[in-house]
Amino acid sequence: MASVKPSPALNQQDNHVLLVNNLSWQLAGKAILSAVDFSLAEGKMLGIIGPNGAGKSSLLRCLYRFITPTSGTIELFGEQISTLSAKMFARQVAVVLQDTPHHFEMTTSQLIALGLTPHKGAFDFTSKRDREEVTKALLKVGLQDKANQAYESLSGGEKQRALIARAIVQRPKLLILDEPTNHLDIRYQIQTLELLRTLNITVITSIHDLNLASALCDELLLLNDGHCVAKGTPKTVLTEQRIAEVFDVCCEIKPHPQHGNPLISYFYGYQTPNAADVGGVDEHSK
Ligand SMILES: Nc1ncnc2c1ncn2[C@@H]1O[C@H](COP(=O)(O)OP(=O)(O)OP(=O)(O)O)[C@@H](O)[C@H]1O
Repeated sequence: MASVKPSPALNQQDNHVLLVNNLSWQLAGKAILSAVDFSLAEGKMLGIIGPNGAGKSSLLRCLYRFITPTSGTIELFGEQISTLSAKMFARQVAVVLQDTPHHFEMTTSQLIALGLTPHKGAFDFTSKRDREEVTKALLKVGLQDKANQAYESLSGGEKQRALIARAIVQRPKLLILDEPTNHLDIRYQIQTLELLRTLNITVITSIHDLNLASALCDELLLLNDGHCVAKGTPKTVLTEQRIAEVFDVCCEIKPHPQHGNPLISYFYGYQTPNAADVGGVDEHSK
């Protein structure tokens, strides 16, 4: 797959939060990520897209230091992330994952308050300001009624929103999310991504829904088989040909009537629009 020239927006070096250079990760001799390069400017929201197994989660795991890349560098505000202490890293980077450890004994508020930990000393008590931060975060994610409910008893979507609230109180400079819309109904998918945009935090998130990514991400990075196939604005990255090549799906792309970014309509049974026009689809059998 030929690589596409990155857009100037993603290439700018001046006010970047994150600079990833030639990042590769191999596992038992197999390349999972190969020479991934990108930078991310302050305040932008970058969507990592690509088919199953493309390497999206692996890339994010390198960024939040869960795995150590085989080669390449990751800079956060000009510093190699490998040189930062755990506390310094946690003050700057918050992570929201799909699978979280069980928190049987905690209420929703208590779980959210965990986000305050990187900013506190070992013997600090919970202050009035801390409680206000938690209340504000609960309101932001629409969980004010669930503050005292056991976290484990929340629905999948509510848990996801509680984890985002925990990240909000952490006051990170960079927020990394792995499939944050997975358990959410369409209203909360849109609301969650819109919320992330209002936080004034630089965000990097993996996301499967290309139309949601197109509507709500400033920039996209398309991975396939561990390689970066394209990066830039949704208009640059999302083309019919590229979606056919990478996802093996035929589609038609038009500007979205509201925001003008690509709106993708998929064709079923691998029918191209032309094939359907010339009789590829039997109208009476629908
Ligand atoms: N710890 C591991 N051990 C073995 N293989 C791994 C490991 N981590 C990742 N892989 C492999 O690396 C490839 C990329 O996986 P990754 O989870 O990063 O993809 P993804 O794009 O996030 O996929 P999905 O969309 O299905 O979540 C897959 O083939 C996966 O099986």
